[in-house]
Amino acid sequence: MTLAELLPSTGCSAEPVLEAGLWPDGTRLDASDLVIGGVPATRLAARFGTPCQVLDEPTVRSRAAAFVRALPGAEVVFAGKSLPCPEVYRWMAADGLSLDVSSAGELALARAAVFPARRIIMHGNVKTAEDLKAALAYGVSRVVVDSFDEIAQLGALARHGQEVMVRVTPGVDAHTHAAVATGVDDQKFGFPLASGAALEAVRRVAGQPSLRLAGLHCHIGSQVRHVASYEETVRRVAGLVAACGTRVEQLDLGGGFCAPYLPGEPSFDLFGFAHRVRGALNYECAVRRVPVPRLLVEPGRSIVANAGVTLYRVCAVKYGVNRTFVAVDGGMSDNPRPALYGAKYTVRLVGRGGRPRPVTVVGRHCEAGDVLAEDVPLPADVHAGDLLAVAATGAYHHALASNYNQVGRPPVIAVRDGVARPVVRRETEEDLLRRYV
Ligand SMILES: Cc1ncc(COP(=O)(O)O)c(C=O)c1O
Ligand SMILES: N[C@@H](CCCC[NH3+])C(=O)O
Repeated sequence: MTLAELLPSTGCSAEPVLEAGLWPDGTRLDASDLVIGGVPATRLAARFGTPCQVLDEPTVRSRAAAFVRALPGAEVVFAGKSLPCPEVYRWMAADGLSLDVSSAGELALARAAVFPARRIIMHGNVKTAEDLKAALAYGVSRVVVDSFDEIAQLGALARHGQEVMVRVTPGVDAHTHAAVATGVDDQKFGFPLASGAALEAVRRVAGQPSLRLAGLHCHIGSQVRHVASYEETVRRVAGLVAACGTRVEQLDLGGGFCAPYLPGEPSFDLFGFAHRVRGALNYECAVRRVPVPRLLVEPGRSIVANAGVTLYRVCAVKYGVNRTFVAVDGGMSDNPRPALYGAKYTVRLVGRGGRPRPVTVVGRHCEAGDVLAEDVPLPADVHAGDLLAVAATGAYHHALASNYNQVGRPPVIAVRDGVARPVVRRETEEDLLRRYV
């Protein structure tokens, strides 16, 4: 296989250039290293060990600022589940974003960050009594209700005037992986628009004296590429805005804005979204003669994914019948996304170029499916001791990590202006043992 055949499909370059848009802003190659946030990857690996999740603070904050700039007057809500970490929540609070949480646990991190309650939204298709009590105790500004049972339960627990949003399932196919497609009918999230359940939910909220309807909420899925999916959502939900019989002050379109993982994949068209979705909302409201609700968005992945890089140490290279396996010191415990969604990644060997050949990067866990990246080109002489860098690992990596095989979860190291500091420390054997009796 020639290099020209290899490059478009596999996502790694043999040239000493970085794939555009995938790595944190300002990441550069020097003769023998990959420099992230001004800190060489070899130095990060030596100081903090591997695997190690590196997070470039300026990239996170500039992506957050881009949402705020693109959508003046809108409320930009960081999806806390994408990177649950008090320090990241503090950056969001300081930069004027709101925060969504989907459990008492995520709320505990928000509390640790002293995130202002008036800018916190709680959602989730299941909220236990503990989740709801924690939300009420902290005084979160809005709860997104997701079932008739929850409306009744929250109504009984809440003090007078707790604001809620009703999560609507608009029946929109966002053309994403089925596991993260949440706008289509007949799945567990929200109240379907088509069946009339969403309007009934609005009525039930009105029937609870302790609740007040603040608005409507939708979230059509994650890794959504097309602005048209959001336009279609607005068109469908506008009918409900008009039918509510009360002013709908807020319309939350959720998150889902895509991030690039492989060379050539586009970033989300944020300005197209701002223009076209606002246009659709204004038009649909004008036609129905209802006031235009304030827009909310809940980006997660699009803010943090490309700010993250995971560093792994190569532990062994093995030759199968048809494939070369490069085995590293992490795996599905720090990145289950390939196993869950068939996710693909861009991988680089740090500090050395060379004639590439396709390899399969595998993890250390007791599953044949523990594959981090299939058929990626790495220099043919890749060997134990080498350092690998995987791009676009800032979203849903720390969040989804487990300690399968009792492997401690990696740290998250924030970098900026040449300075590195842990914002999540590595999980130790003491941490692991603490839970056992
Ligand atoms: C309700 C809600 N809002 C926001 C998000 C964030 O999505 P993403 O990280 O794809 O932007 C999610 C996750 O898909 C979600 O479930
Ligand atoms: N966990 C998914 C995203 C889920 C979005 C949350 N509703 C991923 O890693 O892509």
